[in-house]
Amino acid sequence: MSTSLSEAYRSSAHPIHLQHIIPLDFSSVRELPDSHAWTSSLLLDDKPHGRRGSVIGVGGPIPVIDLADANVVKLVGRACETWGVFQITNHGQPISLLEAVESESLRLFSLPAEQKLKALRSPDGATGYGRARITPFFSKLMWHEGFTIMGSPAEHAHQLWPHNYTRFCGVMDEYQKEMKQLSVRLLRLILSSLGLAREDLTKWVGPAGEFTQGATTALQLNSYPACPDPNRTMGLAAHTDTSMFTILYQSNTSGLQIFRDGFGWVSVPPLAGALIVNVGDLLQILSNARFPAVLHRAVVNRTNQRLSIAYFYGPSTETRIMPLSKLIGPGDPPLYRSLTWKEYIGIKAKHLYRALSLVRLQQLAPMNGSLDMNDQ
Ligand SMILES: O=C(O)CCC(=O)C(=O)O
Ligand SMILES: [Fe+2]
Repeated sequence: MSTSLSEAYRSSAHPIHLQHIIPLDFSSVRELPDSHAWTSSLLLDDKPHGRRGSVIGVGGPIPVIDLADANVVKLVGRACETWGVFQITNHGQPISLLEAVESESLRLFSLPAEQKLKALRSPDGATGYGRARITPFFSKLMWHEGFTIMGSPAEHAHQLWPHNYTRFCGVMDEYQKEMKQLSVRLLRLILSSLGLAREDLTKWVGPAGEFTQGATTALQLNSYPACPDPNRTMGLAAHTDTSMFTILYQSNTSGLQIFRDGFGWVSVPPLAGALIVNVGDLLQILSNARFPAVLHRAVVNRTNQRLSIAYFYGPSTETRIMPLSKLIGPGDPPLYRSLTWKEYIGIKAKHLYRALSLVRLQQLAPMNGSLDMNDQ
C-alpha cells in the first residue's frame, strides 16, 4: 500500500535536488537568511493571483463540530461546503495519544541536525526527514522541517535512534491505526452529507469498500521553529492537500490559516483536544466541486516552536476517481474527468496549483480560494 503511494510520488517529473530536501539547521540561525526571506509581494501573493490586502481574521467563524451531535451529518456537509475546514470534538481519540504523538515528534525534531540527516528522505523517496514536498515550486525556502511516515516508520526511526526506536514506532503505529478508523467514520459522514444512501455507503466505505480497501495514507510531522523575523517568512506556503481529507492536530500554538473568498486568510485557533479536518482535492472531484478543497498555509512566530501532525487519507492508488454519479444529472454535468488516484497524485506532484484545473472538464465560476487559484 504505502509502496504504491511512494511510487506515485516517485514518478512525478519534477527534478528534485538535495537543496530541495535538506532543511536548514534552525538551531544555529540567529537571523533570517536571505534564502528564507520572502519578499512582501511574495508573501501577499503566495496565493498565486494575489488577492492583495486580504485580511487575517481571528478565527472565530471556523465551525467546531461535536461528532456526537444529532445533526452531525448536516453540520459536516455545511462546513465542507462553506469553509472546507472544521474542528471536531468528541472524536474518541484520547488526549494521552495526542500528547504522545506530539512529544515523540518533538523528540525527533530536537535531535541534532546531523542525526536527523541520517533519516533524510531520498530524492526519489516519499518518507523520512526533509523539507516540505512543495519546496521546488517556490523561489524561497520555508521555515519548516518535516518527517513523513507511510506505514511503519521503523527503518528511518532506526537510523535516528539505533538503540531506542520502539517507543517512537509504537506511538506512530497506534496513531495511524486510530486515524484510519476515524477517517472511515468521517468518510461515512461526508458521503452521507452528499446524499449517498446506505447501500451506496457500503459500496464505498463498507469492509470491502472502494475508498477504504487498501487506503493510501500518510502521516506528516511538521515543525516550525521559533523564527527571528516571522513576518518576512512562510512556514508552509499556500496549498491544498492531495487527499480526500486531512486530519490535523495542531496542539496549542496557532499558525494554520485558511483562505476563503470574502474573508481572506483566517486563523484556525487551537482548541484543546480538538482535531481539524481539511477538505482535500479528491473530495472536490468526488463532490463535483460542491466541497472545494481548502487553500491553507502555516505561518510562524517569534517565540514558540510549533508542531503539527497531519494525517492524509486517500483511497488505493488504483481507484478510479470521478464525480459521484449521484451528483450528476441533466443540470449538473460532471466537472472533472475520470482518472486513477495514482494518476492524479502524479499530476499534482508536477503541476501543484494547476492540478485540479488540468483534470477539469467545464469552466467553473470562482467559488473558493482553491478553485480560483487552480484557474491560474
Ligand atoms: O502546520 C499546519 O498547520 C498545516 C500543515 C499542512 O498543511 C500540511 O502538512 O499539509
Ligand atoms: Fe496541508
